[in-house]
Formats: sequence, C-alpha cells, structure tokens
Amino acid sequence: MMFNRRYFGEGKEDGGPGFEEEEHVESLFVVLQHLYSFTLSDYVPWMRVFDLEGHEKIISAAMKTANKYHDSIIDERVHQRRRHHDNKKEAHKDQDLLDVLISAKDENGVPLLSIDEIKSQCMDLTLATVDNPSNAAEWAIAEMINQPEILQKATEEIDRVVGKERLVQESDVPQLNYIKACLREVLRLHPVAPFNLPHVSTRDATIAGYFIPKGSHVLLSRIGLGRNPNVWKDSLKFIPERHIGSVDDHHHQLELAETELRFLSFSRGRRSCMGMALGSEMSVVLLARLLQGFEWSAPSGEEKIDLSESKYDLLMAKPLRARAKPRLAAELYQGYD
Ligand code: HEM
Repeated sequence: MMFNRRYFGEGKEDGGPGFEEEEHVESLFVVLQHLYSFTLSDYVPWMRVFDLEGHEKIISAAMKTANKYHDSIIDERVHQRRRHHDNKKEAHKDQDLLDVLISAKDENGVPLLSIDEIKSQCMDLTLATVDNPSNAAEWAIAEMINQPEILQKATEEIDRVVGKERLVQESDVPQLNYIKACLREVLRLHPVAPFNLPHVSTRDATIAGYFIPKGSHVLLSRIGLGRNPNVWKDSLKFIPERHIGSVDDHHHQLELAETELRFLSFSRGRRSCMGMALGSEMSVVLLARLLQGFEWSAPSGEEKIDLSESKYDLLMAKPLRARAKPRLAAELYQGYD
C-alpha cells in the first residue's frame, strides 16, 4: 500500500516474511505499545532530558530501525521522479501512497510536501495501518473456529456472492454483509487497544454531568463502550448477528463504522480515523480472502482455540495457530506463495 511491496527484504523461501520485515514490524509495534505509557515529562516538560522511564531511548531506537527501511525507498523514489520530470518523460503513474504524497502539488505546480514531511506521513500512515486489520482478522478466525456455525455462515456468504472461480475483490464488499457483521463484532469485542488515541480537551466541557477542564488528557475506553452490558446483551460473547438487526434489515449494507458510538471502531469527529474507507476495505477483503481460500480448524490435538488476551494489551495472548486447508483450485493461489 505505502511502498508497493508486500514486505521488506527477500522474504523466506516458503513465501513468508524474512528477517527484514520481522524487524520492521517489530519496531512499529514497539512504538505502538508505548502510545499510552505514562511519562512524567508529559506533565513536567523540563524533566524530559532525564528520560526517567527510558521511553525516549526505546522509541528512538525503534524509529531508527523502521526509518532505515523507509528512508532509502523514499529518497530513491523522489530522485527517480525528479529525473523523470527533468527528462520530460511521460508523467509517472501513481502506484502507491508514496507516489501520491510525492506528486501532491499546489495550484502553481509546487510540491506540497518536503522530503521530511513525506517521510513523517509515510511513518504515520504505516503506524496507523499495521495493527487494526490484522488484529481483526486474527480474532475473527479464532472466534469462528470455536463457533463453526458462524464460520460456515460466513463461508457460505462468500461462496454465494463470489463463488470459487475467482478471488474476492473490493467490488464484492458491499454484498458481504455477514463478513462485515463479523468484523464489527471483532471491533466491538476485541479492539486493538483498550483506549482511543490520547487527546487533550481544548476547552472546558461538561459531559453527562462530569466537568472536564480545558487541557485534560482524554482517553475514551473502547472496551468500556464495546463490552458494556447495559448496551450489549451477552456482551462478552461473539455474536455477529447482533449487527444485522431485523429480517427487513438484510438489504441494508452494513459498514464497519459505528455512527451511534455504541462501540468505537473508527471513532467520530475531527480527529477520527482518516483511513476509515481504506481500513474497512482492507479488513473485509483480508478476512474474506482468508475464509474463501481456506477451511479453518483448530490444530490437531486441540479442540478449541485459546481466546485469552495478552496481559499487556488486547492482542491474542498467543498468536493464532490453526489448520488451514486450501479450498480453491491451485491456480488461484499462484503469485501468493
Ligand atoms: C480496520 C482498520 C482501522 C481501524 C479500526 C482504525 C481505527 C482508528 C481509530 C479508533 C483512530 C483514533 C481516533 C481517535 O482518537 O479519535 C484512528 C486514527 C487514525 N487512523 Fe485509523 N483505523 C484503521 C485503519 C486506518 C488506515 C488504513 C489508515 C491510513 C491509511 C488510518 C489512518 C489513521 C490516522 C492517520 C489516524 C489519526 C487521526 C488523527 O489523530 O487525526 N487508519 N484509526
């Protein structure tokens, strides 16, 4: 998406990510895991130089690692496009988000972003994208393996809408209501983080009788809303049907965004997720292709998937291990190994 490549480095012989990609993703997760950490210097700024909790050191090292992979590609692409421009070659076609950022110009044809700004945007977008769709697909498959009737219903929907002769495409998304219901249920029950991104209130406000003074740090609890038993019956159970509503509602196209704020998927307002449309498509196509492509079950010798959460965040305590048996013709997997 960002750099028009599946991953950094050559990858493993079996098609999986190699050392470089693992190092890259690990460094992004180190940054994300520190998003909500308490740091004294957030409240007493002059103490920053002491880096008492050691967070600045950890984050700087992680950013250095991630940037090592991004920077060379960005520098090379910017130069390549300038050379293209100087040689008055045909306009370069935008292939990925990096191309879009480089080609953004004002009405006088002057580039809108400097190289440093492009690098920051690439990092921001990479951090914002790396965890949500993969976390949602992982939890969805884990929950579905433990409730095979849900897995079957989802697979039947894909077979009915798409069939087995071609892979799921973005154009199928509007018809995949049950898959979207499963994803809404994951976003409600297993959000990637317990809170939304930290915000600061810009003016005094009173909400539901609570006074929130200007300058307060505001953290909205995603699980406080999504798992609230006053809002959701059997709130800890994975029940995709709750998002489909009445029989008449079946023609209504579901969305992953929750406009009523009964749970937080992309949030609302000025600082809500700017990748709502893209994130929705990515998540639906990812989950739908995994379900279309494979018959999923617990690993041999295990009856159920262990659905425990990690002690430190809301990811699965142990990464999902499951049996995946291909269910499509071999040629449809070509190019994906
Ligand atoms: C299923 C996928 C995704 C989900 C559930 C999701 C959810 C969220 C949530 C809950 C926020 C915090 C909003 C707040 O604090 O009020 C957020 C922020 C953000 N998201 Fe996403 N997101 C997803 C995918 C993406 C993608 C694909 C992109 C980029 C292309 C993206 C870009 C961003 C950015 C830049 C912000 C920060 C916005 C700001 O602070 O102004 N997200 N996202």
